[in-house]
Amino acid sequence: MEVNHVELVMSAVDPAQYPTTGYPEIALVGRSNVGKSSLTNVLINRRSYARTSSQPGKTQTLNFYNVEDQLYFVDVPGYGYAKVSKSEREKWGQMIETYLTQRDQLKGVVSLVDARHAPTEDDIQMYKYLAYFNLPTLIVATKSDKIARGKWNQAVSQIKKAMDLPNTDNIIMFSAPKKIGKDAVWNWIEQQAFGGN
Ligand SMILES: Nc1nc2c(ncn2[C@@H]2O[C@H](COP(=O)(O)OP(=O)(O)OP(=O)(O)O)[C@@H](O)[C@H]2O)c(=O)[nH]1
Ligand SMILES: [Mg+2]
Repeated sequence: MEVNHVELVMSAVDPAQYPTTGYPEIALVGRSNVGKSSLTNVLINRRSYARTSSQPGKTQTLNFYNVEDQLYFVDVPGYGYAKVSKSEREKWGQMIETYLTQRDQLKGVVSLVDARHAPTEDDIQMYKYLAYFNLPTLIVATKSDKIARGKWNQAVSQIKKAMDLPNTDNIIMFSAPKKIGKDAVWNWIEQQAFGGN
């Protein structure tokens, strides 16, 4: 999709605040600092629309980005941020669970992992959770520019093994600064949002 118009329409914590326009939604999930906002910015051709930071846990609400009046990207606050209090973490968990399990417009989830390391327990749990709820999921391995090309196959195999995937079809190596993987991610998103039923 050629993107010209994007608008952050809502930072929601509660279903009553979700947009009511009915466009399909694609959620982005992953650990704090993995690169969700950076991926969003690449997909929408902006340098710094979605706020990126080196400070983990900065995004604390579900941020709905209206893309071309056709779909929403939903930037989900990162999991595995240990420094917030237990009650904050519980609130966070509930907010995300409500969204992921009860939102009809949600057509697919892009689950980000760090290409440099094996998926963490949190990454694996999140993947299993999405699979349990039958949510179509694309695994995007970010920061792939930080490892040598010769190690990419190994990184993909490691993810396939950790997530117990039947094949590597839904794993994409991605780099925000180099924009590698952008088209592949967009293809998957368009297929989920507009393809088929
Ligand atoms: N080299 C490299 N750095 C990246 C890439 N993606 C993100 N980063 C950097 O990683 C840091 C975190 O990126 P964000 O996009 O803010 O991460 P986030 O997942 O949105 O983080 P939270 O909102 O805190 O959960 C920033 O310093 C980014 O510049 C990438 O593909 N390659
Ligand atoms: Mg962010």
